Formats: sequence, structure tokens, C-alpha cells
Amino acid sequence: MKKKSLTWEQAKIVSHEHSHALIKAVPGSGKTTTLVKRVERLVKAGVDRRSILILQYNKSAQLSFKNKLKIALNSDDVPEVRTFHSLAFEIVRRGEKQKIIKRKTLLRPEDPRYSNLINEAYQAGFDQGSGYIPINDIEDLELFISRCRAKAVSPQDVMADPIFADEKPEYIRAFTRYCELLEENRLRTFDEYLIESASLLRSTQQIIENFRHIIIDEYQDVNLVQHEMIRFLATEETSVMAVGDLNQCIYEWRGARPDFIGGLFERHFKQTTVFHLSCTFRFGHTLSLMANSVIKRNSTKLERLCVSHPSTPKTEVTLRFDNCLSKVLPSISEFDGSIAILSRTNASLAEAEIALRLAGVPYCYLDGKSSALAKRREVGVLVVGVLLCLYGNLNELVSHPDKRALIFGFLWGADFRFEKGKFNEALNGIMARDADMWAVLEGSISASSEQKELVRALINLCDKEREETPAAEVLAHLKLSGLIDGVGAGTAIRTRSNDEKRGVVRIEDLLASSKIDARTFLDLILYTEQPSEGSDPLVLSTLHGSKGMEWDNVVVIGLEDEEFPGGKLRDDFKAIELEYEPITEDEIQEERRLFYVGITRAKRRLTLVVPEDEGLNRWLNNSWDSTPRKPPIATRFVYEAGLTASTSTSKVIYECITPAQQSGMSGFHQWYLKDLRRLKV
Ligand SMILES: Nc1ncnc2c1ncn2[C@@H]1O[C@H](COP(=O)(O)OP(=O)(O)OP(=O)(O)O)[C@@H](O)[C@H]1O
Repeated sequence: MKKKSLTWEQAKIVSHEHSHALIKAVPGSGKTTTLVKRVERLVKAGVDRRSILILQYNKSAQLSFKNKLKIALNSDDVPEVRTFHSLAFEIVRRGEKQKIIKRKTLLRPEDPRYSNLINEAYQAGFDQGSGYIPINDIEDLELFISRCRAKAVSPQDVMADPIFADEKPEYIRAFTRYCELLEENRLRTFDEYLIESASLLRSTQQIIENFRHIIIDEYQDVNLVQHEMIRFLATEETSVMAVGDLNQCIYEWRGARPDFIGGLFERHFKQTTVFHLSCTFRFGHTLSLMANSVIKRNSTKLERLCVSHPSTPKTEVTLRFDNCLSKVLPSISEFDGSIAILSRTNASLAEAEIALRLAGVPYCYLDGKSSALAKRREVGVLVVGVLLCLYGNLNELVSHPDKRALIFGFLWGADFRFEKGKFNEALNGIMARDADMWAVLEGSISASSEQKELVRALINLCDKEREETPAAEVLAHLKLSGLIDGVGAGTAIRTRSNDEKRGVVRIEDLLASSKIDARTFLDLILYTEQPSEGSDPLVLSTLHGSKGMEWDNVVVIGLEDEEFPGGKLRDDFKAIELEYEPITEDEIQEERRLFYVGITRAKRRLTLVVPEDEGLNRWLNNSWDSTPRKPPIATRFVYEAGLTASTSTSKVIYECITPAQQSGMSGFHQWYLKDLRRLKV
């Protein structure tokens, strides 16, 4: 294999000698390559391998880095490469052994004891009996707890902390009970391991050996506790090197603190040298220019632009104006190389799933899941509704593997109001073979006249449609029955309930444009087999999930401004009754970073599937890259990307630019050219 020669930016980091270092790296800038080279140089210069610690953000990054080190050092004896969690386990284990802290057991999220514990905490906090608790409410509580744990705050601290002043007191009570239950049962979750190890490092000398060099990757995603661990781990002699990209911080809502990389690191670690890795090896000039153009709209000062190395492919960026995925996706599946479809919301991924099934294109989710359709509530409502319309019963589901998920979705997503504690009874009742669904429902929902009316309307729909009836028509009848009105109503978080409502609209559009009949719709959802392992299917992922990944072809869908970044709804948006989701400027900036992360995953081709939008055409025709004043139809981020100007500038760069061409460019594009020259690549 041809050896890569390092850029001067990379070489400076590799040879950095003393003091702490902060590396600000753009996507695909060879961070791993540079860090591996640095460790190789340290070891070759005689630094003891055991005095070097590398911290990676997750298990797969840790394994991959370790393998690269083994190859570089031509040995299995490599420095310690750990995740924050594995380091915390080791420190806590030593603390327990030395009897400094109590012995406790790890409580993993998949352990049934965990769900019992969180349910009990919820019931205590919300003063609720032992009835059914919606999964989303539990998730909201978990998010609240993880935000508290990321800052290592106790329930007493939360009560006193003005940051939490707007939180519901129920959450604080539930959090208090959660902490008590962990203590009573001598259990620790992953969060407690981090917190206790930070506290052990602070209070106990020599709980773990001293490291001469500590290197931490993805620093933009560390939370306060992890940052504190590093501070207490470092001695006078330690040189700490943190690597990250402020513009890729997308986990602030979970407690990540971009301000560490944005200034606090340098304040806490004196005499830090700041380095930049501003040359990407992943994508070409058009995409670099667009990514810079979007991210410069954030308030964080852009110190360096992301600049493409000449060895990168000439990434092609295209906009596909289309409101219907079933027209767009079949042609995308013909692209050469790896393909990913990325979306801000799960509703759009569900639509993509159905469109791909319709086109017979194999796919899977990034985490290996073959489908998420059956678990979506609106899908449960539609499948059960269509089955009732066609056959008057749910016999077809009797031995279907997704029976429980679909009936759960139906019961939860439809507009039923259950008597306290009766939801599970209804679910189990309808699941039973030969169940009388109507009797079960009537025995468990409230006795109000609207609820009785809903059941009657459903009974009236039974057996009234034929398999050949267009699915869109059946769906329209279901809507008239009032069944769909409840979709999204039961979820506590507005963004989630809107996601389910959008799911209905997306499926509605898809059925209307594809003109499939009701039976085909059921077959698509219930019987489409996904390829088993081994083949190389197209990948679906949320934008959050795509972080750290790259594909030859990236297709971003769900690019409507009211969905991404969300916030103020357009006045003309009448398709569904979405609830207003107020969004702050900080949240818009985080969404913008998410768009930046998503588009910078592409190597050879980026396709942005946007809704028809006259405004965007105007922006493209005028080569503008500003943020539209009024919320547009297509996401504002596509407006800001300035595709037209980026394409023409990149064309002249590839064709060798003349001074006259350069002087006609915007100041921003001239800055890009200056940086390109400065990099001397
Ligand atoms: N100096 C170089 N010359 C040519 N190619 C390089 C150089 N440095 C890195 N690369 C290539 O760039 C690609 C990205 O490198 P690497 O995986 O180290 O980046 P990364 O910054 O860790 O990526 P990410 O942040 O997305 O995980 C790899 O294919 C690598 O071989």
C-alpha cells in the first residue's frame, strides 16, 4: 500500500513535544491517522507504552484505534486504549478493592431490574399507582436523569440549581427515588461509574497509575464528569491532548459541553497549544464550500475553514426536488458504492422504508435492525385499521412476529382513553387467540359517549373494503372514522407526537402517489423480508446516528424547514394539525451542526431530497447563501449552503483558477482559496 505523506498540519501534531494540546479537526481530516502516528513516534522515542492512555468515545472506535496501533507498532503490546466507561470501571474496581467505596453491581439498561427501578421511580415522582406508564414518559425521565448525571448533580443540587428551575417537580421527586433505589439495591449504572470514578480520582492519590500522555478523541462530546475525570487524572507531568470539532457537537441536549473545546479546556489546562486539522480527505471542494457556508451562520467564530485535499473525489452534490420518496429512491439505489439515507426524523425513515420495499430495494438500519416500521404507533394504527376494513378481524396477525408491537401501536396510537391500569389488560386481551376485540375494548376504555362512538365507527368500517381498493382510499375512510385523530396525542413530548403525525402524512402521500391497493400495503408492511447478513444493503440512519461514519453516496431526506430545524410552522402548512414546537436560537445552531455532520459523511455523491420550493429556486438562481427571513418550505440549511456559488467556485478550482475569476468571487470563497494555498497541499 502506498504510504501517505502527512500534511504539515498533521506533522506538527505528531511531533508536538511538551505542554497540553487542543486539536480542532474538520470532518475526515485524518485525526486517527495523525494520532496513531503520534503514538508511534512517542513509543519510538522511548516513552514507556504503559504511560500513554488513549480515550475513545465508544467501543468500536476503541477497537479500531487499537488495531491501527498494533499495525503501526508491529506489536500486540500497545498503549492502553480505553473508552471513558472502561476506565471508570477500572477505577471503581480498585476503589472497591481498597474498600474506599462500597461494592455494588453494574445495572445495565437492558437488565429487567433497571426497568423495574425506573418505573418505580416514575410512579413515586408522579404519584401514580402501579398502572401502565407510556414508554415515552419513561424516556423523558431517563433523559432528565442523564442530564443531571452528566453534571454529577444530586437531587438536592437539582432543587437548588436555577438551571433546573423550570423542570417539573415530579421529575425531581422521581430522580430522588431513583437515587435511593440504586443505593438500597447496591447498584450502579454506567453514569454512576463515571461519577464515582471522578470523585475517587479527586480524593485518592494513586488509585490508578500516572500517565505521561493522555489523548482524548471526540472532545466536543464529553460531559462535565468526563472532563473532570481528565483533570484529576492529569498530574504535573502529564501532557493532555484533546481532539474534537465544535461544529460536530450534536449531543448538547444529553449533557455534552462544547464549551470545553471552545475555551474551557485552554483555561483548565494551562499552556495549551492549539492545532488545526483543516484539510479533509473525504470530499471535494463543492461540498467543503457548502459545509463552510452553512456552519458560518452559527455564532461560533469560524477559525479555519474545512478545505478539501486534492486527493479527494470531486464530490457531486445534487438537489432532488420531490415531495415523494417513492419517485426518488429507486434511482438512488443504482448508485455505485456504499449508500446511506439519512434523516433528521424517524418519520421520514419510515416513509423511506415503505418506498424502498415498494421498489424492492434491500436496506437495513445502521445498528443492524432490519426495520423499525412495526414499532411505530401510526403504523400499528394503519395496519390494524386496514385489516379491520378488509376482513373485520385481526386473524392475520395471530402468529405474526410483530403482532404485539402492531397491536400496541394501534391501542396507543388510536384515540382510545383507557381506564386506569386497563391498557395492558386490553393489549393482552386482544393478543389472545379467538379474542372478542370489541368486548375487550369496551371493557377497558372509558365509558364516555365519544369513546363508544369511536368503537361503533370502527365496527361500521369492518369488512366494508376490498383488497383491490386503493390503500389511499381505505386510509381516507379510516380518517373519517376518527381512528387517526389520536395519533401523536398520547405522547408527552411535542416533537415526538409531531413525528408520529408526520408519519401518517408521509404514508398518506406515499400511498396517494404510488397508487397501491390495500392488500399490497399490508403485504409491504407485514411480509417484506429483508436480506440476511452478508449482502451489502443500503443503510438507513438518523443524522445523529451517522456521526463518525462515511459512505460513497449519502442521501439526506426529510429536508423540510418545519421539520428540520423545526420551530415556527409555516402559515400555509395545512396538511396536519402539528403542534407548535418553540425552538431557541441555541437549538437552531445545534440543528445546523447536525446538518453539517450529515452532509460531511459523503465521499463521492451527496443528494439532498428537498420539497418543491419556489423560494429555494430563487436562491439558487441568484447564487445566494443567506438565511431566508421567513421560515421557508425547504430547510433553511439548504438555502445557506449556497449550492450554485459553491459548484461554480469548485469548478474553477479544479480547472485552475485565474486572478480575474478569483476577484469575482465572494469574500468567503476567496478566504477558502487563501486557506487552500496556505495548506500547500
Ligand atoms: N496525509 C494524508 N494523506 C492522504 N490521505 C490521508 C492522510 N491522512 C489521512 N488520510 C486518509 O483520510 C481518511 C480519513 O482518515 P482518518 O480515518 O484518520 O480520519 P478521521 O479524521 O479520524 O475521520 P473521522 O473523524 O470521520 O472519524 C482515511 O482514508 C485516511 O487514509
